[in-house]
Amino acid sequence: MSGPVTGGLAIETRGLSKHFGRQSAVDHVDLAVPHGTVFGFLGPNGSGKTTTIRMLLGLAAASSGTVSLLGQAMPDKLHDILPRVGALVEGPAFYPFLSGAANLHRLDAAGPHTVPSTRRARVDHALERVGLEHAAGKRVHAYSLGMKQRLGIANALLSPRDLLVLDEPTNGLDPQGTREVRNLVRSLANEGTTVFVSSHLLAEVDQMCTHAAVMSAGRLVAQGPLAELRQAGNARLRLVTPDGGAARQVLARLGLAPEPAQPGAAGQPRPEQLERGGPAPGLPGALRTQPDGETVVAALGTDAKQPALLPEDVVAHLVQAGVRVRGFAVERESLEERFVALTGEGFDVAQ
Ligand SMILES: Nc1ncnc2c1ncn2[C@@H]1O[C@H](COP(=O)(O)OP(=O)(O)OP(=O)(O)O)[C@@H](O)[C@H]1O
Repeated sequence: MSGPVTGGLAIETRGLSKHFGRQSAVDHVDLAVPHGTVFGFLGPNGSGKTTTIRMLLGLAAASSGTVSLLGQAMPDKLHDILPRVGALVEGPAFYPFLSGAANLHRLDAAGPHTVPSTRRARVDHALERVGLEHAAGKRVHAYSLGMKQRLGIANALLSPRDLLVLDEPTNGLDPQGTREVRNLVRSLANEGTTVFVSSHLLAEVDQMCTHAAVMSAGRLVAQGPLAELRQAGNARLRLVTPDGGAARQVLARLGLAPEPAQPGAAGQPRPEQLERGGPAPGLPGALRTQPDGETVVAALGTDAKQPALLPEDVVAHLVQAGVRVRGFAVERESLEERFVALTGEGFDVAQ
């Protein structure tokens, strides 16, 4: 095994693109996946995740752009790099009437770089790492979907790996199988393997990953540590007052941005987006009043063009103008709202 890799990028792409005829499936993607991260590759179905992964692994040729895995150029250095990279893409085919262990023996024997003398120990170790040691002798047709998926991951782990690439590893699994795979990904990451895992489920990436990149219609629309992606969301203030009209005037005078209209996750407007009576004449249209008639919502924004306004200053202005403030809160966009805003599409939030 190569020594532990620290610092730098495990995956880097520059301008990576793929066209199918006139259709652009992946469009100038610049991915930067730091070593040691669990990196979620998030996007709705059809956004280009699998196509990107296939190019990363040299399974498909890029139309343009470059890929570097573990610091080496792909596909030029494919034969040097691939032994250090485990992958689960579209799942390996298993023989149903052979046991899990026998299947792994066959798949390992088919690999061009594997050492027969260590095969038994490596198969046993891989099965142990995915928690299938007790089912090693059981025929695969008796495995649950979750067990089959873990066997696929065991196959990716037959040799020590610096990087694991998993394409939608929980697709089609029941909640128990999903939990098994998520726990496995986390424990692999704890052992120091960089894990790049695609998903169309925001909740999954939220629970499993340290970093994420978001794809939308072939383009990369955001990437970075999840904590930073959360912080990057817009802030909004929520004011409860019996003096809605006066409050709206003060907020408008302070130049607060209208709250952008966003669809909810299921494409439905959220309750606070249902305006009551429409905006007052001459005021920004989206200083919203909620159906209770007492709650006004306005975007504070994180935009540099937006004048920096501290929440306490907003309250001071309101009070000065005689607005009775019954409640005041600053809320940040949830990760879901942020991603919906970025992709313009509803994510499946949870499974
Ligand atoms: N071999 C192909 N020929 C033509 N079009 C393709 C091919 N492979 C993918 N596409 C198209 O490229 C786009 C991106 O597909 P891709 O499978 O990469 O998306 P995805 O994000 O992985 O979605 P899913 O989760 O549904 O697989 C889609 O519009 C798809 O129809």
